[in-house]
Amino acid sequence: MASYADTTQLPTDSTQLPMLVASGLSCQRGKRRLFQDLTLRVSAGTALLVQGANGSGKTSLLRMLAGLTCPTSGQVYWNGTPIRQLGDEYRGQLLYCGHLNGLKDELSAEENLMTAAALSGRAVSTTMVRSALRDVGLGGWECLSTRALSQGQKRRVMLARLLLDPRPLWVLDEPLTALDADAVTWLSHVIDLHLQHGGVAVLTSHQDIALTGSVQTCRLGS
Ligand SMILES: Nc1ncnc2c1ncn2[C@@H]1O[C@H](COP(=O)(O)OP(=O)(O)OP(=O)(O)O)[C@@H](O)[C@H]1O
Repeated sequence: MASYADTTQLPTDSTQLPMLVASGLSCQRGKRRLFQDLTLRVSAGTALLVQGANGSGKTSLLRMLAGLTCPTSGQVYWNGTPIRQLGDEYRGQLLYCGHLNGLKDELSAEENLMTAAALSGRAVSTTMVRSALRDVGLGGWECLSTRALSQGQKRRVMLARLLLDPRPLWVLDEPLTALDADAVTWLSHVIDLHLQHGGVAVLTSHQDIALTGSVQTCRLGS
């Protein structure tokens, strides 16, 4: 049973119910109110592109949607249930990629991905990890210490997690940072496939990303 705060505007067709809902979200940072009474509804197969100038609150919003920060007011729902009620169950549905790549410099790309999978409780084989690294253009770089990779290559290693850890909700904060044109094309394709399989993606980017699926935008600071 859905428990949205405001059910009056939800679609009557249950197949159209949004998977991710933010209702009346506000964010106060010090004396600054970054956004207020923000309501979002994102259905399966849709990307939400959060836009805005530096400091407008995009990362703050993504962290709230990922359950990493509590909103000043308002609530986030996943399939009709408040995420704070879902707790670990929600975290298990979500793949969050932040500004930092979360890689250990002393480990290889392959070891980093195996470790990330183990920490998230996913059973992945070396073959799967190598295949993901090849897919992201890092064939031949699997065993090199991550310290020796370029910024774009490190970002690619982090994004290879998208191929190894299938979860319905992706929250990607500036995923295009440091990526070259080929990698941007690759990532657009991967996000499109995720949407085609009924997933939801929330992302920020100061660069253009061409998605062929359904895209909603949310502009902060205007
Ligand atoms: N913990 C905090 N305490 C005080 N201010 C904060 C805190 N976290 C963020 N801020 C401020 O909130 C504002 C929004 O930050 P946020 O990182 O959400 O912006 P952004 O839109 O993602 O910016 P950018 O495009 O530069 O990445 C900034 O001015 C930042 O300094």
